[in-house]
Amino acid sequence: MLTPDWFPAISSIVKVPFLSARVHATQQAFEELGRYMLELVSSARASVVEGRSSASSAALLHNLVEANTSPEGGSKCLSDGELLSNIFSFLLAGHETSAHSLGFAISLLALHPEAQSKMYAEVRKVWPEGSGTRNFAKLRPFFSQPYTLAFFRETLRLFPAAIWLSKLVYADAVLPAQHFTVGEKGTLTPGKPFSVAVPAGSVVILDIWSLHMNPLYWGDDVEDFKPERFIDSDTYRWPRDAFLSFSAGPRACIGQRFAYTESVCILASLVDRYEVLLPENLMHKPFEEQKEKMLKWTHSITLIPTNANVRLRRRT
Ligand code: HEM
Repeated sequence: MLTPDWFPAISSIVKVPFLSARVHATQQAFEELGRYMLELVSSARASVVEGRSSASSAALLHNLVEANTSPEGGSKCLSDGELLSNIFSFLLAGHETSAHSLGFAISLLALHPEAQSKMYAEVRKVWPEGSGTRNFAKLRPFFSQPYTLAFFRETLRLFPAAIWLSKLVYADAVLPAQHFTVGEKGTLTPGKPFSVAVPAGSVVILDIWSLHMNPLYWGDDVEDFKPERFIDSDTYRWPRDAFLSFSAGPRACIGQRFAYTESVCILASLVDRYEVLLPENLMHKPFEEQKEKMLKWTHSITLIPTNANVRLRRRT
């Protein structure tokens, strides 16, 4: 919620219609989240003290708590504040983004059975014994699944979790820009380059979604779901600079590789065991209608799929 820093402190005294109630609800949610994080920490601390293995579903949390209780102490050790802010980042930055992106990916699996078949063929090749083997030594890393990774990247191109990012300009800069014209069929033609002066202290909004939907970089079929556009060949290299789902530069997403690994793993295990199908009521509808219903979204901090309802049929 965008209010000045001092607003929450005075909001219990000065009542502003609508805003005060929102600030109060946000504060309550924040406190509840704080309590939840402390609960997580105390149960992880207990398992660290008892020397229980970290190879569990909460390994990341366990490792953070271990770093907080390191016998070396001092600057080598995570302070309590650092521990909580790391958990906060992982929960918010890591959980919501990944969950929502996977929601879109699962809807896209149901909408594109031909892409789902390609993913299934790749999964069977990489995991001939099936993903349920639990023999992790036999599970190959995510980059050996180029199609599944491309499928996920294409999902993020069409539905970036952060549709825009704002950045404070640190030093005076001049940005290169370009005019373009739109032809009758919607085709873009690059026009004259020009430059824009951006003084230090300005706030710049990076419009990620527009970048991802720009035919100059992605071609005239920019609106189509086409994972192949993320697969390099001898004559084609996908445009890295036009894909900013994880931002770029020193403050880019630190969880990017983690997100790719977990998402490829989740999609591959899902498709390995189940066929992902459209809901019955959409089965015989025109594709445009299926697409419109399945890919409905709303926007809060991230882009949220609101109708990712699919049916799963166990593969035999
Ligand atoms: C599909 C999944 C994800 C997407 C689309 C995503 C996207 C992003 C983006 C766009 C930023 C830059 C925000 C900005 O510039 O203001 C960011 C930052 C960050 N992400 Fe992710 N993220 C994902 C998953 C994760 C995961 C799994 C983790 C942790 C395990 C994570 C941790 C972080 C952190 C800590 C930052 C802040 C980095 C900094 O400020 O230096 N993210 N993420």
